[in-house]
Amino acid sequence: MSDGPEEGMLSWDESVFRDEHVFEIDYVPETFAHRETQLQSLQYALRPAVRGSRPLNTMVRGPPGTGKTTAVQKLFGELSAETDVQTVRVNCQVDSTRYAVFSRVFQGLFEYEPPSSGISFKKLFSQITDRLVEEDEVLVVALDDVNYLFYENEASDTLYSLLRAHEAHSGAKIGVIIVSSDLNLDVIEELDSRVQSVFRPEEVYFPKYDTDEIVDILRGRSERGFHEGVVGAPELDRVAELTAESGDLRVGIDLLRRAGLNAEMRASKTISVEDVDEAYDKSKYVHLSRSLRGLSDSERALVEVIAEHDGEQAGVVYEAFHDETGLGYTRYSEIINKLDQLGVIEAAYADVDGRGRSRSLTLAYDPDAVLDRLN
Ligand SMILES: Nc1ncnc2c1ncn2[C@@H]1O[C@H](COP(=O)(O)OP(=O)(O)OP(=O)(O)O)[C@@H](O)[C@H]1O
Repeated sequence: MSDGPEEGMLSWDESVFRDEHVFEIDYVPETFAHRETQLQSLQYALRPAVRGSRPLNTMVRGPPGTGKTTAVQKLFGELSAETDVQTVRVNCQVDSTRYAVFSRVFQGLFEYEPPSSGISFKKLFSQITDRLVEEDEVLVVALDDVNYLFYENEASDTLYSLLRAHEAHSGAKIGVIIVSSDLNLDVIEELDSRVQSVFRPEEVYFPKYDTDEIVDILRGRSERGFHEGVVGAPELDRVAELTAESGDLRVGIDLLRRAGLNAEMRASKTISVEDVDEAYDKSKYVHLSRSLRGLSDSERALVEVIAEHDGEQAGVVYEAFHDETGLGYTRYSEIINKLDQLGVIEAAYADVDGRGRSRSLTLAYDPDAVLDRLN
């Protein structure tokens, strides 16, 4: 009799994973199927830049986790490797003011941060445009998750500066790709008229993947990430079925990783449907986790207060928020609107007996799940 592990069981030095990194959020996949038309439209818009002209501005829209960021990363990667076009992708969840966006652009171009002592916006802007003119470079800026600039009322100023750069400094060629996953946000409608008159973007839409496409994409991911035979067809189908509920591919990728960890916990060499179902209790919240991660301290404080007063009137919540943070009603309302637009809370008007209509605030998720992820 051998002392090794039982048939089908993992030994200490074995893993179901060939490469766990394949399931991490910043992983750029080698193969990017089912997005041919979207990639073609983006290439068409970018092509003038390769010839030294200003590219067409583009608006990319579609629900979360449908490959928008990945498409931009792929094309920017190709442009950097094969052409002189300068590309900078700004994550507006992190850089949500005009100044922060331009700091990021500066950093992308010069490969060092602008002086932290704080230079004026004007100075920052002219250093960028001077550089483009001197080096005769074309710049493409992707404002990823641009919806965050709208929540902070910074979208019009930011876009205006980018779009008018060639007027402020003749010869500066900048093209803009804006990416939004907030389908309730009418991007063009929400911009100031001065921006609307200069911003007529090409539109590229990224629809949700259907179940067959999800299976296909996740099979590719599994083959890279897991050893052979770890995930079978029924398990993959289950992952795809659960992913299709939201259509966010991130759910599926997170499910695969967690299901793999669950299998390892049982010391099993293969993932079972139960491993997948159990993983879903956590993976279904990937979107929530992502939304919460981008919030400031006062925004998080308000989410916490709402979780503790789930379903109560806006006035009651305000009192508790004010006691906690000392912040006033204006800031409170701004944050409520942002959380509502992000889909973290639902603000509904309800009749209060005898006192007319008032707003009640409810979390869009289980309060315990929210509190867990805040802490
Ligand atoms: N066609 C595809 N093939 C392989 N992987 C994909 C594909 N589409 C998306 N993914 C993967 O799904 C995840 C989410 O994709 P991505 O971040 O590009 O979505 P998104 O539309 O930009 O989402 P959001 O709007 O929430 O920012 C990434 O890990 C990405 O690698």
